[in-house]
Amino acid sequence: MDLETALKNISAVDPARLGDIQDHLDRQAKPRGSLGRLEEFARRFAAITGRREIRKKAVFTFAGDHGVTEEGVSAFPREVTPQMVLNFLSGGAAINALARHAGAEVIVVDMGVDYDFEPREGLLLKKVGRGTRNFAKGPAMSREEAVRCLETGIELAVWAREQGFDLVGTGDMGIGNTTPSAAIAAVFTGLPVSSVTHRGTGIGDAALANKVRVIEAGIALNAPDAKDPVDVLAKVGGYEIGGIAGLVLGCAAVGLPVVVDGFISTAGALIAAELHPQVRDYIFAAHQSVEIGHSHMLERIGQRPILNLDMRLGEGTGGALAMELIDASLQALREVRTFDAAGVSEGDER
Ligand SMILES: Cc1cc2ncn([C@H]3O[C@H](COP(=O)(O)O)[C@@H](O)[C@H]3O)c2cc1C
Ligand SMILES: O=C(O)c1cccnc1
Repeated sequence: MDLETALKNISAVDPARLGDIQDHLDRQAKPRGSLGRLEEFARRFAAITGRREIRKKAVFTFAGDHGVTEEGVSAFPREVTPQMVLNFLSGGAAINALARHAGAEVIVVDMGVDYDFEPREGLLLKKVGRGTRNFAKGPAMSREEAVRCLETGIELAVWAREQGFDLVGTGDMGIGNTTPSAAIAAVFTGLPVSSVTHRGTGIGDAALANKVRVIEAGIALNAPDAKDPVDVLAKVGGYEIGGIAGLVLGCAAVGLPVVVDGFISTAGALIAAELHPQVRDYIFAAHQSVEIGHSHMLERIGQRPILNLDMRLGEGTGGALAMELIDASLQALREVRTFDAAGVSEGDER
C-alpha cells in the first residue's frame, strides 16, 4: 500500500462501537467507570478491531544509523547499533525478555544500519541507506528515501493484519536517534530545542549543551516545513523513525491498534499524526519516558501514557509492558459479570 492510499483509508474509530462497549462496561457489577483507564483500553481496542481478545501480538523494532553521531551527540559509539541488532536476534536484549513476558513476537527491521546483515529468522532486510547523512551539514535523507521509509512501515502494518496480529508495538534501535527525535519534537511543537532535548543514553552537561547547539544548527540550516511532515522526516529525521511513522500510519489505515513506545517511537508517531489527524485514535501511548521532550509530543498527539516507570531505553520495552495492561483490560471486559448475571443490586450513582 502506498502512502497516498494509506492516507485515504484512515478514518475515525466508530463512536457507536465505542458507545456499545462502554454500555456493556457500565452494566458490569462495579461502580460506573471504576476500572478507570482499563475501560478506555478495552473500549478502544474492541472498537478498533471488533474483537475482545488479542490473538497474536508483535513488537516491530526498527533499526538505523545516524550521520549526526559524528557531532558527539551520544554517550555510545555507532557500532552499538548493529551489535544490539544481533543481540535482539539471539534473544538477549531487554526487549526480548519483556516481549517474552508479554507473549509478543519481536520482529527486527533493518531500515538503515551501517552494516550488512546475513538473512536471519526474525530480521527483515529493508535497508533504505547505510545510515543517514549528518543533518547538521545538510538533509538527513532525500524526500524519496523518506517516502520509502514510510511505505516500508505501511506494508508491515498490512502484513501484520494479514498474519492475524491484533496488537502491534513499535520499537527503535539507533545510536544517536534521540537527536533527530528531539529535532522533530522542536519542529512540530514550536518549543525551544533546549526544552525538548535530553540526555539519551546518558550524556553529561557539556555534551547536552553541544547536542542542543547541533539540533538548533540543523533546523536553521535545513528549515524543515512543519506543515509538510515528509519534509521534516527527510531533513532532520532517521530511517528507523520513518519506518515507525509508516507502521503507525499503516495501522490506522488497516484498523490495527498500535502501542507506541518511548521518545523515539513517539517522534515517529507524531509524524504519522501530523500526516493525518485521525491516526491518533489508533495510538496507545505506552509510557512516559524520562526524556524531557516526550510529554510535549504526547500532548500534541493527544494520548496519555499508560505507564510511568522512569524508563528510557527504547527498543519497544515500554510498549511490550503496556500490551500486558491492554490484555488485562480485555480479560476484564470478557469476564466481569453484569449486575443482572451476578445478582448484584444496582446503585443510584450521580
Ligand atoms: C547498549 C544500548 C542498548 C540500547 N537499546 C536502546 N537504546 C537506545 O539508545 C539510543 C538512543 O540514545 P542516544 O541518542 O543517546 O544514542 C537508541 O539506540 C535507543 O534505542 C540503547 C542504547 C545502548 C547504548
Ligand atoms: O524514551 C526512549 O525511547 C529512549 C530514551 C533514551 C534513549 N533511548 C530511548
